[in-house]
Amino acid sequence: MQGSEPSWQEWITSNLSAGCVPADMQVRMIAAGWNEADARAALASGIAQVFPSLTAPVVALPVVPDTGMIWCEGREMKVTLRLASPAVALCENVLSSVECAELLAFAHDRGLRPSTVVDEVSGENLPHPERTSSGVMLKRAETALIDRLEHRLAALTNWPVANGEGLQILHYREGQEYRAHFDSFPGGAGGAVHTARGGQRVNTVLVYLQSPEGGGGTAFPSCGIAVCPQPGSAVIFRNVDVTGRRDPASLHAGLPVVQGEKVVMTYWQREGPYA
Ligand SMILES: O=C(O)CCC(=O)C(=O)O
Ligand SMILES: [Fe+2]
Repeated sequence: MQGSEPSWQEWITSNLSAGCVPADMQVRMIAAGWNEADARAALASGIAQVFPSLTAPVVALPVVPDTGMIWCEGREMKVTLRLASPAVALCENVLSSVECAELLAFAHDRGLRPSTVVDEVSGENLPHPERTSSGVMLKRAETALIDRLEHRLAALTNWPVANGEGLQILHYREGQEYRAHFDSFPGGAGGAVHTARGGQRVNTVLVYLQSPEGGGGTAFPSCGIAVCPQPGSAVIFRNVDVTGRRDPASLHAGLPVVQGEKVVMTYWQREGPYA
């Protein structure tokens, strides 16, 4: 009952914002006449309001909670970090060093072209100073290895393999970068060209194939974190919020490579089958 009184709601949100401990607040509320269940419920809704990131869903991974280890397509992988907002998971040992080397050789043989970005207005794929890397776009299941990796990344993210775009391999030399951007498509006509097939790009999986000697992290400016590239490791993130719209917290950047070369494989997953 008391929870509907604006003064209590304000007391809860202002104390939570000031860093008070919910358990201590509950004791105070009970002393003031609240019953325990109502106090808990009012505190939970206050927490959801003050710290929305705590209640945001974390990228779905078929993982036993708290173990940090997952078995995925016969490989033992290690989950080393999960963030709620943006929804990010870091995973080690997604690819073996032999698989990374095979992909590097494959990309080299296929030849690299300047990377493009989606023009927000026309929807065209165009080279852009914001994205200075070179890349190779692979067809789905182009080789047996690529087919196996698509199935592995789909299993890791609990997302249908049919919803995946072809893998892309990106190569950055010193000074090259991919400035802060969203992987989800913009609204309007520019985005509609792309979402007509498969819908929005909801998840991104980045697997590092080669790490530079300096720089080249993947940064998420909304939370001030940068992932350091480690060959065979992946960073997985969600590009949309619970309503399916672009999540502003999913803004990210491939930071400039300071020394050496960086190679990353990008796997984008759509909302629906990408047929
Ligand atoms: O290179 C990176 O770390 C980021 C790549 C990226 O954001 C992308 O390919 O969409
Ligand atoms: Fe991206």
